[in-house]
Amino acid sequence: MQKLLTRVQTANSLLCVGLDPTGDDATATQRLQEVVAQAAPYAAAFKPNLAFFLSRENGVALLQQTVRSIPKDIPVILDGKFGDIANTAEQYARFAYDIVGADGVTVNPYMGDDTIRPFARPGKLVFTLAKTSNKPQHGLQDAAMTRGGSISDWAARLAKLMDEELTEATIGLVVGASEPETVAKLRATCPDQWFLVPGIGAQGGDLSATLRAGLRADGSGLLINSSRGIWQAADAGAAARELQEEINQFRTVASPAHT
Ligand SMILES: O=C(O)c1cc(=O)[nH]c(=O)n1[C@@H]1O[C@H](COP(=O)(O)O)[C@@H](O)[C@H]1O
Repeated sequence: MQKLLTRVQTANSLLCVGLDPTGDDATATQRLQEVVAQAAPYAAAFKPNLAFFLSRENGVALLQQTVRSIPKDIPVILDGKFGDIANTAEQYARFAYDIVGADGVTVNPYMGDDTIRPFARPGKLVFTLAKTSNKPQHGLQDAAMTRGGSISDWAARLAKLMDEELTEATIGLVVGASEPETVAKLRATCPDQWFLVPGIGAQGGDLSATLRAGLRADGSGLLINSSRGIWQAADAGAAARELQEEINQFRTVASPAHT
């Protein structure tokens, strides 16, 4: 967490650069190097998505190499949406932290707190899915439970409880940008927690509405992810810088110091 806070401050950024490498292995390897090198100055974090590496013959080696190439002061969130029970989750945690060298992970909390605990090592960042960015899930995640609101409300409350209990780690939420009103609702439930927000760019989420809904009063607390928007740009550095600057305009507006 300290690494993230320091990085957010020194880079003046809430941008999370997603690494979802497409193309053949040679193309992907080269593009990964370019994107990491060009986008790093503007990145608060990098988020490699495990699927895009596992789909390759030497995917784990490519993932390790990629993580090693990321400057040490920039946190790496391994997006595996891990979601198994305790002793199995422990194996995934070993993979993410000890084999890959990640600073954080994404977790699917469907199986409950058992799934989250093994990832909550001291200093690590654990982002649990609360409301995802894809549309077809809305039926499920919005479904009302017998008491206590929807499933995404439950996931948010679970993340909050876990964050309070597992104080050595940081438990945040994944909240897609596709529904700014849900971002606002979950921010009300979890006023202090970090939200990892995918869904802008290629998925069409509204950046400004999301920032207005989700930024904390201190102008922070969100990591805005873009994967294809940066990967597919002719100039990954320029795309990252533009997004960082666009985000920061809202941080200035939202910051109490400037109101
Ligand atoms: O956990 C995630 O990162 C995630 C959650 C979610 O609700 N929606 C979502 O798109 N993601 C991931 O965020 C990235 C989005 O990529 P782009 O749409 O290309 O920016 C992909 O790696 C997705 O797997």
